Amino acid sequence: MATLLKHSAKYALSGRLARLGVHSRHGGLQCLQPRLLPHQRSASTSSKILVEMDDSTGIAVLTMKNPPVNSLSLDFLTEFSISLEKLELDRGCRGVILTSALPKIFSAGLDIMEMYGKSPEHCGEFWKAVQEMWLRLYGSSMITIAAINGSSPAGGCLMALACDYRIMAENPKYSIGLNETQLGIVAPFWFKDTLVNTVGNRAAELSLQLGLLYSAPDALRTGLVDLLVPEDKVLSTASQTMTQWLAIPGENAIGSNPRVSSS
Ligand SMILES: CCCCC/C=C\CCCC/C=C/C(=O)SCCNC(=O)CCNC(=O)[C@H](O)C(C)(C)COP(=O)(O)OP(=O)(O)OC[C@H]1O[C@@H](n2cnc3c(N)ncnc32)[C@H](O)[C@@H]1OP(=O)(O)O
Repeated sequence: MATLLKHSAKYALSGRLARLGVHSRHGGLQCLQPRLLPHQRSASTSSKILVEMDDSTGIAVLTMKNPPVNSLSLDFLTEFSISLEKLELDRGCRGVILTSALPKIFSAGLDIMEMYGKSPEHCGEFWKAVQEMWLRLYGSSMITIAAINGSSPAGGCLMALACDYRIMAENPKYSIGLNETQLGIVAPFWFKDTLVNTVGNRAAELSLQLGLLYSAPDALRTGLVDLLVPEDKVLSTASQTMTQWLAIPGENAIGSNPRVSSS
């Protein structure tokens, strides 16, 4: 692992930005249309991420569109971090809703093909990109809400956990959890810490040791998600919730985030 991290430290995000040439307005899949509301002013899309920014509210919707299952490949993670960095630098953006364009899947977690038969350099680069995604999301100074409109195992669950609030579709077929143990791997300590910070020690112990995948109702009971709503209300509820959070006086909902504020 130390070797992997050493390799990864050499890798710069800006280099990947240049290589990818992201944010072509007309890129992406034809079946995935932007859901622009009349008052929204801007949308940008790279091949795997769609960002729709509503300048009147300061709320951006970041939609993952990496079929078939929104797996977190190196290219996806790079585009994701770049999109989030751009929003972070945009003074008009105060909140980000993270969701999926794919039916039934929020994210399947790390792309398994990125970890199989690859060079140490590639593995280092990939692992750095995973960490960067988490750092950007968990340390964001914007309000972040996960609108979980499908299953979200392992790294997909980590993404949701790294947001400030989680709203999940109450579909009995969807599941969420850090199920690494069931896959024969141990969840890294920062996956574990993110879970502990959300559900507490005992629930996290059980969850990690048994590699539990929770149904939506069980995820709510455990505190893994904060709210269940009908599937077609996930995004609108996320939007309403964001508006409430952003209305907290003095932007204290942002300033009181223990992850980004030392006071
Ligand atoms: C590189 C160095 C690393 C060093 C560190 C070492 C270890 C650290 C471990 C870190 C912790 C790991 C975290 C992870 O996230 S590991 C990934 C865990 N995720 C899974 O196991 C998800 C597996 N997938 C599923 O459970 C299901 O696919 C589903 C997401 C529930 C969707 O089910 P369904 O709608 O029935 O679709 P299919 O199962 O038919 O899948 C469709 C195609 O998608 C491919 N697929 C699925 N998951 C992944 C994935 N994670 N990565 C890549 N590809 C994936 C699947 O193979 C199908 O492909 P096909 O159509 O070509 O057959």
